[in-house]
Amino acid sequence: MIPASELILNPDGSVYHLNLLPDHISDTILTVGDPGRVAQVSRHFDSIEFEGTHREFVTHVGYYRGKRLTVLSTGMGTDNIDIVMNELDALVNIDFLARTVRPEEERMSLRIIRLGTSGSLQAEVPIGALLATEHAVGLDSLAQFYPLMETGLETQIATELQQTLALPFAPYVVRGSDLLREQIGAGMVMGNTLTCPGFYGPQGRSLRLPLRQPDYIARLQNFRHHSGEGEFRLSNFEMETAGYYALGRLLGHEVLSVNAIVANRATGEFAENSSAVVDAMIERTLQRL
Ligand SMILES: O=P(O)(O)O[C@H]1O[C@H](CO)[C@@H](O)[C@H]1O
Ligand SMILES: O=c1cc[nH]c(=O)[nH]1
Repeated sequence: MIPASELILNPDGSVYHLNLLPDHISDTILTVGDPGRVAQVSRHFDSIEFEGTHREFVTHVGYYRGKRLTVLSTGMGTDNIDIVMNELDALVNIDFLARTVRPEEERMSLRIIRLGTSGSLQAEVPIGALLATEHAVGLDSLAQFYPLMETGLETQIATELQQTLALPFAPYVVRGSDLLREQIGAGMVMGNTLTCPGFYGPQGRSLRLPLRQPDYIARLQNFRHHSGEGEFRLSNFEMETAGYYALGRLLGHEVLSVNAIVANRATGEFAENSSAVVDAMIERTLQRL
């Protein structure tokens, strides 16, 4: 039995942070960082059967063209993704009454699609582009706490990037769901996403604080790894994808990150209408579910 201090349930039986019951979970879940973006997704629904809010976790459940969907906001950062992925998985794969993990044959694999905003690292990935993440590279420490298995290619990329950036810790590299990327990402830019534990310094932004490595962005832009699978380079910055991909692999869920490019760090531009870019991402994704 999982003790009350580890599987924490609220008095109504809902899971601790998300405040959701198993009934609120559809097999396809759309996640967004910004709580305000949940309604930007669900306004396309034909009907909404549930709306809930707790902290930064806003959830709408409804139907889009006959398909039941759950849309959930996560807030920012991979520390929140640890909560979201563990609690979503618990909602489908743990029996809350018995407090036991369901037997393997009863376990469910969710389809989780993140719809986020992101900054491009490369001039040729322009503002307005929609980018589907193939590999995520985590500069945060979340994956260090789990027995994540990385492929030879992922480990090599991580080691070389650690050397390139002279980091005192090893990044982690995880490939997401090819299945979802082929279905949802068709026609989008395919890229490799750097997940950072911050928006400013960890993404090479300097307002009043100088960076420890003044050429940090250039090192990221110029980073290359060549293998039998072709050339690997980093495309864009954000703050959650690597956490999703690592926990998706560990828990057995299909996960895809779709990125609306609202900043270009090579050209120094920010989108004049970032909401329109996000709308395009939402509409394109919904049409392909
Ligand atoms: O727009 P969302 O989904 O929040 O994603 C991006 O925007 C936030 C930073 O502005 C970070 O969460 C980053 O990952
Ligand atoms: O540059 C950007 C834009 C959106 N979100 C990020 O994390 N970085």
